[in-house]
Amino acid sequence: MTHHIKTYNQIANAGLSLLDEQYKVNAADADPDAILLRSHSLHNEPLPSSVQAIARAGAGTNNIPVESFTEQGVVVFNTPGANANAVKELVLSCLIASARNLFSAITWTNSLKGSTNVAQQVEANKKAFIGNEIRGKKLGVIGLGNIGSVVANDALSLDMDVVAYDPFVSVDVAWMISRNVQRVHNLEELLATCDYITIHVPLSEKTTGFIDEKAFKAMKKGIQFINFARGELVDEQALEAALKDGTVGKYITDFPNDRIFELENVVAIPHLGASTLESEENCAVMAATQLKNFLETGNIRNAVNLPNIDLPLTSPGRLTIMHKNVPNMVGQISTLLAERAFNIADMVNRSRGSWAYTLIDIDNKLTDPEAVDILNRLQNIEGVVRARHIANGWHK
Ligand SMILES: NC(=O)c1ccc[n+]([C@@H]2O[C@H](COP(=O)([O-])OP(=O)(O)OC[C@H]3O[C@@H](n4cnc5c(N)ncnc54)[C@H](O)[C@@H]3O)[C@@H](O)[C@H]2O)c1
Ligand SMILES: O=C(O)[C@H](O)COP(=O)(O)O
Repeated sequence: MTHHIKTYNQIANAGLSLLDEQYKVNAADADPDAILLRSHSLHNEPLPSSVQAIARAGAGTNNIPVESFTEQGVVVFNTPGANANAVKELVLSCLIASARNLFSAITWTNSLKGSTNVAQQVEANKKAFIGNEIRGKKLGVIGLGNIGSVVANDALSLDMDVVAYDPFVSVDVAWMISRNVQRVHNLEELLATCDYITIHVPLSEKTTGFIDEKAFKAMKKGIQFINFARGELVDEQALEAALKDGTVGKYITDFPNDRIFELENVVAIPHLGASTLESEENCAVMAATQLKNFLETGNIRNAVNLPNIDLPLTSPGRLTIMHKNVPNMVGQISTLLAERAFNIADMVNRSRGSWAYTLIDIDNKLTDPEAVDILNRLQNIEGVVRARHIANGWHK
């Protein structure tokens, strides 16, 4: 069976090359089974009904309307942690570069091009760029996930005091965090005491404008704020006011736009957080592997809308059913299978929030018409948004 994949953005070859002879990538004449992308926005784009899965080679999925695609039976994957080191290294470099006024100092030095006595001018004017050391300064990390946690740990090894705020920190991350990272349970406590703040939370309806006027008002004067998460987490009007009144001494952002770019004391980086060869490869390999696993076996790892599920495919065939998490779903599905005299060899049902996913391995080798018939019946159950049949090509 050939799976058709549509890609957007530059996806590293290390990932694309995993899509072997069973796959066709960007075939013009075929409906895609899945989409592999980075930051391309799928909001306001029609989604072909053939698409069963979307893999985001990266962390943020705010470019994908996850809720409405879930209603259409689409599994959405991302690649947690695959680009965390790349972002961490850039955040730490910006922290130091900002403390030492490197951005403005280099801009000034470049302005000397074509003039004479450059060496003398440098020595005469360098006092304008005296900086600070970060040792002993306080860094606030908002969001202790894959990126925030490694930023926090490594900032400690640069002798900074580190405080962090994340009311939803995961158990896995909690194990990795140094006990010297001081956790605060109140964002204002972090805002009021830090010299530097870096934010690493996902953009969602809940976090849009998260750093608002009230948050800026709580900050220490002259704070340096680093945003490698998403521009929309910060209320632009409030930011503009905070830059003008000196609350924010410097705003370093990976997400410049027309308005922000014009403001004084903004350092604008062209969304380079994850742009290293290593990170692009990690993300592409992880995304392609997860997509392949899902298309070939129905198993799920690192979806943002469905639970992980891993059942080895050993029977002649498998039915995968994505459905609402409501009572008696498994009962209705197994009744349907019993009516067609299908024998269930194995079965897993898992839920996540209001959605659930059921894998049923059957002992029967289905003909194409039998498969179409059972899929139609399953999809007619209220609350089922997609059913698939996977024939096990390896089964003897
Ligand atoms: N600039 C880049 O190139 C780049 C690269 C990777 C990720 N990102 C952005 O950074 C974000 C974080 O990435 P990650 O890999 O660390 O994600 P992650 O999912 O591992 O971590 C996010 C953390 O934020 C926490 N969080 C959620 N809501 C919060 C809130 N209201 N207050 C405090 N904490 C909250 C979560 O509990 C979680 O621990 C991504 O969603 C993406 O938008 C940007
Ligand atoms: O969320 C992410 O992973 C980053 O913003 C990286 O985006 P990119 O893949 O477009 O570089």
